[in-house]
Amino acid sequence: MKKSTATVAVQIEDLFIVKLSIVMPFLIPLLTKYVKIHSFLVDTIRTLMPCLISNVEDLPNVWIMKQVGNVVKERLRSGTKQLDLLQLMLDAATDDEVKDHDDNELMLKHLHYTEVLMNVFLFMVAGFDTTATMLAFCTYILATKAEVHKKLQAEIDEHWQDNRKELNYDVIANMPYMDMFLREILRMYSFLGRVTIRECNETTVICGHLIEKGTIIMPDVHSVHHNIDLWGPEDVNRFIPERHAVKRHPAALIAFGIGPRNCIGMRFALMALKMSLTYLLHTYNILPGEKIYQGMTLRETNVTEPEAINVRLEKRLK
Ligand code: HEM
Repeated sequence: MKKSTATVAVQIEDLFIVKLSIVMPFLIPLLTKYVKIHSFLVDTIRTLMPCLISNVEDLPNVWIMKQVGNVVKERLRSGTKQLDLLQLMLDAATDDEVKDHDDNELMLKHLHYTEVLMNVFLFMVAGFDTTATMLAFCTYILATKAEVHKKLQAEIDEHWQDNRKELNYDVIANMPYMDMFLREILRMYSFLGRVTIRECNETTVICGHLIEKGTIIMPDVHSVHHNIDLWGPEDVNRFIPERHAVKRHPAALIAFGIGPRNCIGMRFALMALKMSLTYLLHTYNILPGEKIYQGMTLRETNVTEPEAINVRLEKRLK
């Protein structure tokens, strides 16, 4: 019988082995060894007998990793030095075995090339889906809530007028309604609720619950963002940007995580979103497209995202 060579699109976090490592983190070193050996065997078989395993290439994550590898290789081959994060990591990288050091200086010098690769990959995965999904929710709200659309556009127009198209960082960072609008999007649609994970380093009791040292904990971000005590008195299920004008608990909005290991790309993401929305709303009105409400069916991938946001762009008359 002929074997099918149909492509498969597998999400890494859907793999049984990944789920297992989340519930039993002590198995991670063992599972990592298993994955390495498995990948080595698959790679070898694919090289020797490509007809047997032709679909491995098509896993999206494998494909992206390869592209990342090529970028890093090309940078190393060309020998050119650029002023960016990749260069900083490559300057600190080595081919040596990675060892644990007490000495911070030595540790800095010991970033392995594979770690550089994984970091570039992480930045791509963490940065792209998240910002794109948030922009999708923004356009949904703008298309369906005329009042919000009007207020945001008015603020953008005012800044555009004053600054004669020189929309630099300082101008964009000084739009209070834009800030409240984006915060409300982050509150309403907790689209990245499963990544703020911590290990409890001291046995403690919280609200009567005993949490043992070593327990893995993950906040229920959606519930925090919809808690009436934190976000009332207005209905927490309604989109009201103005609620952010009131000072809230510092941990009431945790869309970018919390503490020293919160999202490293937060400022970059907010700036990219503000820039995109400013240019978009300066040039177009965003109107609801056909079946816009049906498209809001949410699905879980790396993020919680809508199936599709159908909007119409209408060129503004100036
Ligand atoms: C709206 C967009 C984004 C949201 C909502 C978001 C959210 C998050 C969250 C919740 C975490 C976990 C933080 C924690 O555990 O406390 C995180 C981590 C991270 N994010 Fe973002 N992120 C966004 C955009 C970006 C962008 C644009 C980049 C890179 C350019 C980025 C890079 C990262 C990285 C590298 C981490 C891991 C940080 C660490 O482990 O120290 N993110 N992000």
